[in-house]
Amino acid sequence: MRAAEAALMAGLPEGALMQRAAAGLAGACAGLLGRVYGARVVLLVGGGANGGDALYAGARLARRGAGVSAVPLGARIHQGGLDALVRAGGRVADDPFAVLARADLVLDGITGIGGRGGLRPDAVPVVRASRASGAVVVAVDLPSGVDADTGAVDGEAVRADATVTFGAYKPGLLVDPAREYAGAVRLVDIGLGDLLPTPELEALQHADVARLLPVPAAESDKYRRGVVGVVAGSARYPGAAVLAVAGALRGGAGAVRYVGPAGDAVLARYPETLVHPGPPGRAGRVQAWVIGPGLADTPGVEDVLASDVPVLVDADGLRPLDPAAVRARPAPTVLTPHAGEAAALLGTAREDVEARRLEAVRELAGRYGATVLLKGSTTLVADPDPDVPVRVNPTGTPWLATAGSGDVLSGLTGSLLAAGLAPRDAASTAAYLHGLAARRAARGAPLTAHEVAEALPGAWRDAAGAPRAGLDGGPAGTEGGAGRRPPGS
Ligand SMILES: NC(=O)C1=CN([C@@H]2O[C@H](COP(=O)(O)OP(=O)(O)OC[C@H]3O[C@@H](n4cnc5c(N)ncnc54)[C@H](O)[C@@H]3O)[C@@H](O)[C@H]2O)[C@@H](O)CC1
Ligand SMILES: [K+]
Repeated sequence: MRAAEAALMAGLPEGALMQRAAAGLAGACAGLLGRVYGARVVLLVGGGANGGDALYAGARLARRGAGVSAVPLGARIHQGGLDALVRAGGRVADDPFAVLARADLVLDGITGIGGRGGLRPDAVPVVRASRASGAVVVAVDLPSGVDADTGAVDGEAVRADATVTFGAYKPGLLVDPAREYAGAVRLVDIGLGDLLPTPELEALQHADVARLLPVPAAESDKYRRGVVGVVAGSARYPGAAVLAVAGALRGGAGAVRYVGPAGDAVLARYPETLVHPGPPGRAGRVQAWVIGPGLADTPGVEDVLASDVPVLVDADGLRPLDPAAVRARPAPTVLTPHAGEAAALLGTAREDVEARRLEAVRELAGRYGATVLLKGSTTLVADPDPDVPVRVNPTGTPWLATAGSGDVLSGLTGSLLAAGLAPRDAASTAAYLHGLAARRAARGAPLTAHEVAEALPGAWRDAAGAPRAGLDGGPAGTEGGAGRRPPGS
């Protein structure tokens, strides 16, 4: 951000960028207020440019008739911004707590990307009073107190209803725990365009997913579409096998081969599955393996890792996992741990992983030379190459924290791998569809893993932009037969 801003500012009059930021910010506040004239606005102003943004935005709101008071929290605050505020009729608050108690909107301009080490003690009571007032809290660029680069939160931070961010999303706005503090995030374009470097994080959107989803070509048969092998379930956990197969059947592979002791349970629910008692090495050819959900102590991990096709390892399969064995594989490996499993692999505590999700997922990917999908409140997908951006899933929902939903995700991801998607695309596309399916199925109420699986085709159609009139079920050849191929497949 700093490099891009410096490059852009070199060709612009002094202060122009801050004015762009302030204009976008004031516009967003006006939208949230509905009526600016007569509204009571309080600015929390730190010592840097973040406070400057708040002051200039406050000046714009004051010119439109809002009553604007500034609460200075730095030893020195942005002089130009303060002058502008005063010229527009705003003022410095005599009693911060009195103005906060009556505020309609509080602008948090304490710190932005320059903030270090959480909120300082003098800011804490003011931030608490903002929250207690019932005013709409709008964070400038980032909620103060969160770490812009990692999403970590040390101690207290501003809990915003909305965040207006400038130029580009920062990791702290996308990765939990910080993401939760940001509320609804709005991006204001300040003209950085091509000056922005390769991002650290990226989030797929509907259009990206539509491009990545496998579409069978006219000449496809089930083998060309890919066969996914699922090694899951045990006498103790037959349900995990059924759920992993449920996900795999909706992921675009042409066939699902189930290998393990839960074949009867699988067939009872999904007669279209090919079942084999195992071991995996004898079960026949597949284009990708999924191993782990509900496996308990059933062996098979070494067998599957020895294969020359992509392998996804989840749940119980992750327990005995040796980094050297994974690194030595000739084909890609995808690991899908939740925070507890990731902590066990890293030899650290679960809370450490939850507090530093971005670091943890990168470290695991590096250590195993694998694509790692770290499940949780914000699912992250890291590539083994550290220069490739980590993907953050934008469709997650807390309703997904339900037993068995991870098994569905494993099957779905494996199926996309078998259909030919590159590991990072398969994992992030699966997470996207899985989250979307859960949202569609939940509609505000608890849901089961099976309902997530059953909602996957609807999520797929939604992301793919269906109904594609005249294509599905339309006259043969209307699609040109080639289908859309994912990049890199
Ligand atoms: N550079 C630019 O061209 C632009 C910057 N913009 C704004 O400028 C911000 C960055 O400005 P700065 O680099 O001045 O940094 P910030 O304003 O984010 O924070 C730095 C200031 O806060 C103090 N500080 C650091 N940690 C603190 C803490 N924990 N508690 C309290 N005070 C703390 C520092 O001593 C310094 O005074 C962005 O987040 C954005 O809001 C925008 O105006 C757009 C243009
Ligand atoms: K802020």
